Amino acid sequence: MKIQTATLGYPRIGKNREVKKALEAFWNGKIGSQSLLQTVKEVEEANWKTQLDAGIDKIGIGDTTLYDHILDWTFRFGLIPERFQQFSGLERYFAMARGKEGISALEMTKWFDTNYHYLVPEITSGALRADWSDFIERVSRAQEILGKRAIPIVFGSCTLLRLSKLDLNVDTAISQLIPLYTDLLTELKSLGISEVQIHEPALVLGDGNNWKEHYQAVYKSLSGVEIPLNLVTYFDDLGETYSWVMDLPVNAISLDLTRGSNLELIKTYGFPEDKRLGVGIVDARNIWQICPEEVIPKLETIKDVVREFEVQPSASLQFVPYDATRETQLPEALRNVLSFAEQKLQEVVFLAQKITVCDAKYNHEPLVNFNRNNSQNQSKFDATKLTVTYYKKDQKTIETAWEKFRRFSPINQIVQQQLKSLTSKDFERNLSYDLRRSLQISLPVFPTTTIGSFPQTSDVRKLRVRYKRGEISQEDYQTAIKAQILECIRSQEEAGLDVLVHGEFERTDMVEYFGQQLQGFAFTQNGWVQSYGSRCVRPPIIYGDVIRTQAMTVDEFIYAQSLTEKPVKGMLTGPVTMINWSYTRTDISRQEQAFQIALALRDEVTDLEAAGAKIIQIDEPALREGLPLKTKRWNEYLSWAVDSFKLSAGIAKPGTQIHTHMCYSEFGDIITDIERLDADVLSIENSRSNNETLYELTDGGYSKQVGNGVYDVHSPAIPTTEQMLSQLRTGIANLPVKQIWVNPDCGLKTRRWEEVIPALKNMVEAAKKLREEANVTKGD
Ligand SMILES: Nc1nc2c(c(=O)[nH]1)N[C@@H](CNc1ccc(C(=O)N[C@@H](CCC(=O)N[C@@H](CCC(=O)N[C@@H](CCC(=O)O)C(=O)O)C(=O)O)C(=O)O)cc1)CN2
Ligand code: MET
Ligand SMILES: [Zn+2]
Repeated sequence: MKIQTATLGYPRIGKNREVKKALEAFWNGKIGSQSLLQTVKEVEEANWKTQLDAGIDKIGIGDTTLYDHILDWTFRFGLIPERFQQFSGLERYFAMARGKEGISALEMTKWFDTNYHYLVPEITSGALRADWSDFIERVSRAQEILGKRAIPIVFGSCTLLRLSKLDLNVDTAISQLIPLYTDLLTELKSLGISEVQIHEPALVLGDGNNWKEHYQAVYKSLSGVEIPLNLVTYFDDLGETYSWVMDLPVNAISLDLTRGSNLELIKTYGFPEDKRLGVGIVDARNIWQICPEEVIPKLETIKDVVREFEVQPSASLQFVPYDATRETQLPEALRNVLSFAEQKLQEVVFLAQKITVCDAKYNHEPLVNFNRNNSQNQSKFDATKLTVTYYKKDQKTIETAWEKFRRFSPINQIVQQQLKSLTSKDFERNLSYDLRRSLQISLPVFPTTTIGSFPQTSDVRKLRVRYKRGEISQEDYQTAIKAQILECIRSQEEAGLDVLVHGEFERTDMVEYFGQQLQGFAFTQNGWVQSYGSRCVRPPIIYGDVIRTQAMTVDEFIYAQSLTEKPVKGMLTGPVTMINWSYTRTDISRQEQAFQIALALRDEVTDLEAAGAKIIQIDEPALREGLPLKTKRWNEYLSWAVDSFKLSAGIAKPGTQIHTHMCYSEFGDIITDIERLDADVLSIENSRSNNETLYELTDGGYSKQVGNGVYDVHSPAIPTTEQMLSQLRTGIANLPVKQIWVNPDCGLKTRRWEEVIPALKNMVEAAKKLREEANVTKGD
């Protein structure tokens, strides 16, 4: 029997970021809504065609989005908070995504442990007016193009509720939602759809068991529609929910076989005879090509235990870029072991064919040497496309792409030796916080600062494009960057900020920039991945030991500091964030990779100090996101994650003030770890979460300085002095005055100068008023 293949979602920004560009053009009034929707449609259909051409049997439909696929479902089910009721159509959709003057957007937060961000639904009681006609239109269009291969992806109700802000009890919410889901499935059934994927990734969160009755009730009701359902999970194993999830009345269950211990669960508890297993075996979260020697035996194990299964990526492919073959500037040895979305489709098809062939021709013989050129099945598919190619070094020796890569991947004895000789002292500052504080810079009470980046205007980007194309010299490029720094410093002085930044104009991205400076990192030309809405990142690829060969940030710091009497912060990206926002190696641990980066940053800290920096900020916005999805694994992660930050900062002199910055984070449950970072100042995103983040810190008795974000940087709205003041007033009630800083939620790179200047002036004004109210002028 032929093993089927499926996908659970595909990159949706467009191969050349068409959707991103159309969105931004639409927001700037350059194109109309028809043109925007047309672009999305074209990207969607191109995606379908790619999957069809690759030979995928069941193509997930409905993953393409204008901003966020969770928002799409919120919208379709009519879960529209009161403040957006006044708008309709696209205006409403984008108001929910981005806010409007005086109306805050939905909160944006991390999608599980990924660098994708979704908009948090707010669910209150009241009748729902659902409208999924856009979804039905797409499914029908997909049926025309793909026929039976079109498999709608519906976002599961339990996960929707688990990830929402709920203003009513779960039972009530579920009873409101079930009829809608039933109607939707009935409509899909009437279209002649053969199966529906229902995504319920919340099942892998550690609290899945608390939701058992809800899942049971929901799926019992949905089974009444009698349309086959594939219950899809990803990002981790089912853990303790495994046994009862297996009993849910669905036709298929999809599991992630690349993370957690789903394979062990299957082996231990078996898999139900009456269900099909979706085997998520091709890693959708990393960019390395499969190692057939590892994957095929796993599939064989599954074949022994499971009656019917299909092969698929471990999750939506939205977490990897489109096509590795476009990365022609990467060394061949590296490129040959890379696999982006298109290559992963080929891997899925390849594995399904291999396991089918294995079944028919060889019975249960392992197929480790499947790819030798004498394979009888060569004609069935083009294995060279997979680049699991064998290279002939001479007549007799042959080498796989992976073997060749391993010879190529840089290994550095010095850094490995350095890591071995670390002692606990290397992780600690010289003096405790209480003792070093008086040695550090003296500032007004409620000091004002920003998080680092200033608007990345299209002028700056165009400049970089011209420099990359060789149209302008390095000197001209640097001169132009300096002009930006100068303007940025002057603007901050004019706004009256106390601690300045250089603006990060030389950086495309806070992670990519450091990747470009460090050995052991590769970076792509087209490897874009959606981070949220129209915003994309090109995650660097760690492919060897990491070494710093020269200072990375010192020139810009020196220049910026030379322009002003006010202190300028040195600005670094921390090791944990570098790891979490890069594609990492699989041959050594993440801890080891983080420590290598920490060693490089340590040298940078020393160089910045030597250049006169009194304040150095080491950003760790991704610390929280890296937490394993199951709490029982938290300690292991937090232990090395906090240590790697401390390794990078521990070298700082007591008189150097170390800042760190985190956004999209909750801290309540990791407060002791945040404390253990031993950063002198922590700036946090806060305004979009109504001070909740701050309260978590203050309730936890946080003892160091906190910069409580008062300016939602993801909204084009300009916050007023009064808004920020009132947030500061309520927010800081529980914190001693000397612990408080005033700053925006995050960097300002996505904003426009016209928004930033008045907003920062208002922010400084708010700090001044606060000083008057508190009747204090000095910190200590
Ligand atoms: N890695 C990472 N993850 C993160 C964050 C972050 O800062 N970095 N922040 C949080 C939120 N996420 C964000 C992610 C991306 C952006 C962002 O602004 N991305 C930029 C791309 C940044 C970049 O690389 N810019 C290039 C420009 C590349 C480009 O678009 N060039 C144009 C040409 C230039 C033009 O005409 O504009 C082209 O190729 O077509 C540069 O500065 O050089 C974007 O999508 O627009 C913001 C926030 C969480 N996760
Ligand atoms: C996502 S955190 C961003 C921190 C960085 N320093 C910036 O201001 O952009
Ligand atoms: Zn941030």
